[in-house]
Amino acid sequence: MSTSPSSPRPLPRPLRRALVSVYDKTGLEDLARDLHGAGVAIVSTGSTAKVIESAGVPVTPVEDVTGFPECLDGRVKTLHPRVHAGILADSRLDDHVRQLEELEVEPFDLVVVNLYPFSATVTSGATDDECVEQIDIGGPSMVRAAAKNHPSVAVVVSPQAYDDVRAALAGGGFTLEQRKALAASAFAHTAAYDVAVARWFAGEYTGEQEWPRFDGSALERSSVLRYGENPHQSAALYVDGTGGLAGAEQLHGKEMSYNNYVDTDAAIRAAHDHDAPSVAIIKHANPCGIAVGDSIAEAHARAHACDPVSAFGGVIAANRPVSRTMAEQVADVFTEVIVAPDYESGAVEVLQAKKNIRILRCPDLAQAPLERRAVSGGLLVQRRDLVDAPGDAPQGWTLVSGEPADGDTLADLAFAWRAVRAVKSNAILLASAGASVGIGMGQVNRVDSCRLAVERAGTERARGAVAASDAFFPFADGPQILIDAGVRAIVQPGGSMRDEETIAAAEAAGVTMYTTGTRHFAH
Ligand SMILES: NC(=O)c1ncn([C@@H]2O[C@H](COP(=O)(O)O)[C@@H](O)[C@H]2O)c1NC=O
Repeated sequence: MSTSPSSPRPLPRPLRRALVSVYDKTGLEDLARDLHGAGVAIVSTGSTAKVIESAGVPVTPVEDVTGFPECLDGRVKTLHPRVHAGILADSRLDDHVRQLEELEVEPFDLVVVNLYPFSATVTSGATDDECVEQIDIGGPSMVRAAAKNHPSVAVVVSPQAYDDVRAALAGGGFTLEQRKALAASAFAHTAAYDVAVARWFAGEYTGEQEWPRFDGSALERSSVLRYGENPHQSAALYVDGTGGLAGAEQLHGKEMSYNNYVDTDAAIRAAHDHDAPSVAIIKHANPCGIAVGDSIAEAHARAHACDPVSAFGGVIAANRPVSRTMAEQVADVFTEVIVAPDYESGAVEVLQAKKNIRILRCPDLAQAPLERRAVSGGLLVQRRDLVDAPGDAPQGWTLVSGEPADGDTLADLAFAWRAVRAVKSNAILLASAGASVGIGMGQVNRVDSCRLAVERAGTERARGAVAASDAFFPFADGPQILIDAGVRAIVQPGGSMRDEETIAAAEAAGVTMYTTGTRHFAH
């Protein structure tokens, strides 16, 4: 700046002249009438001006300001010094005010712009040329210019903010604080727009589909949480607008905590893995029960029976609407969160009897295809483990020991194989009749996970159960523990240098063992 700001104008700053150029014409006529009614002169582009004119409101075409025709199919309309000087002049600076007078440029106090629908055009399946044409150039230039010059100009980027304009008109203009907030929204808006354009260019458009050279996200804070993982850590939730857990509707209960979100995400992931009605109960991101059933209530009862002690204070996810029967079962146990795609009639009312339970409706439990995890200085991105490899279905398994499993045993093995991937590695899951009965999770060696799973199942339930291991057994010691506990069939990826020892242990006990050729680590 050549000159330092002198005497600030009194706030709020009156609105005298507005530049209006909008793709989305929602609410435009009413806004134009209200601006005109408050004595604000309107300058506008092509079809925006036509709509304003047809509403009987006087409007100056931008061409009359620039002295230059809109051209190149609208690629050049407002990209002109007479427009941008009018937006960018800092009214606090005498020198800027003087220069505008010399150049015979009138300043704008308000810029109302919304942009060409680039993202919607891409998702509509338009051609590349059509997508490129929908990259707005003049709009973001005006928005950024007005946002930069917020001490002098108010900028509005969405019809949702037109009521704020009306309130400002009634109150003598926007205050500096309001203009700052509008500018912050405007820069977030153009940043998100540019991220969408840059991602498309770096990926789809240039053919780098799998791992584009650029990745960016535009996240908006949806809430400041009471605290983070621990009370001395502050935390907030940011959303990307794609729905999911972060966009779930809370029907009842206290505000979600940081740990509630982490556990609920794990619960959704676990319950969503099964086609049949399924319930997962999660504590500290690990399942303490997963089950399928003919009904969602049956699935819940079975999942709860796995480890009723740990289920106290748990997070429950169901992959079907919660029935009243399931709600009655849940209401008997202290539960932090319940999440489901929906709730049948009366279920929410039953659950609400518990003051502290958080009830979430999350219509689409499907998880995003990519998983992101922050590491210091970067972000790891991977395709989500969807349990859809050929080795994830029994037809793709190899029998390496014992008799082929009968239908029920095979169904239990298939369930255990899907369920074990929701357990943190090293993971061993014992199952019986479509329900987990003992889970060994998060141990730093597999033999301890086997011990834990058997211990949690107890002697009775371990005997005759089936077992799944998320990765191969490096030694025969782990499977031996399962075999000694009476497990009748085991499914595991195979592929260890010592597979032969593991298979020999199963053979010696007459235990059926299948290898899948795929593994499902979850760290
Ligand atoms: N090129 C320009 O000078 C230019 N100036 C404004 N726009 C956009 O044109 C649209 C409005 O045009 P119209 O009033 O003709 O419907 C707005 O979305 C605005 O962001 C432009 N278009 C694209 O870049």
